[in-house]
Amino acid sequence: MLTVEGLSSAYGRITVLHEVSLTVAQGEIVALVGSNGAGKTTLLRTISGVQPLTQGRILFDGRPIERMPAHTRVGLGIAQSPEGRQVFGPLSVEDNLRLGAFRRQDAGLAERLAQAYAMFPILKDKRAIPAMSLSGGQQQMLAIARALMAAPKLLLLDEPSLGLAPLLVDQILNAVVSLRDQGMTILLVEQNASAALAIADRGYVLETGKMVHQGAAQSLLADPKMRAAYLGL
Ligand SMILES: Nc1ncnc2c1ncn2[C@@H]1O[C@H](COP(=O)(O)OP(=O)(O)OP(=O)(O)O)[C@@H](O)[C@H]1O
Repeated sequence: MLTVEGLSSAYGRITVLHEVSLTVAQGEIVALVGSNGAGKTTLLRTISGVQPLTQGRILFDGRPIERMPAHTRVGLGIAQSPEGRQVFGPLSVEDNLRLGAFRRQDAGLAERLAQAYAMFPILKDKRAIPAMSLSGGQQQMLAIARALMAAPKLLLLDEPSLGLAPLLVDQILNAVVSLRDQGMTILLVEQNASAALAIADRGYVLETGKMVHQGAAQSLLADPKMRAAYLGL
């Protein structure tokens, strides 16, 4: 579904991604892990189109998208749930969800709202209150549900476990697994490498802007070098 080939990206004159390549097949959870500042968020932002690339190609369903504006990519089926949740605080939970629907204000909207509430029932209970009144975990649920309102084919998730208590991390990651089980394709960025690889099909490790490891999630989890360097085991 997604092929990133030899992609480089820079902030001004500082290149932070150096010819990285990655693929995501339909129906997979692919985890992108690596330490703080490795370039994970930049790679997601380059795929969704809010950060330009300086080199390389991005193919989505076989077609080059790297020169398309971000909104065109959303229309094709790529939605991102950003790091730090970034919900619209003063707006109600339901208005946040409606905004996620982007240009798809169609007959399917009510159905997608119902699906979002079925996935995270707490959001239905709190649908009329301002998003800023939600707890961190609930805001994370809202950010994911908002991305899903665009009815994407590929969901880009940036650090969904950031700042959450372990129980909530499990709840969020279980929701990611059930999305995959329903057919969604997911590229998951996480600093919590063990948790991400535990639910992923395949994984990539980014280190100071370069892809240094890749493979089946289970083999990465079992690799002694990975365990020492990234998994804290
Ligand atoms: N807007 C920006 N302007 C300049 N440099 C930036 C900007 N955003 C990120 N960087 C730098 O680019 C590099 C990669 O950052 P990025 O946020 O992509 O890493 P990350 O792996 O997602 O880390 P984190 O887990 O901290 O988000 C870092 O050195 C960071 O300081």
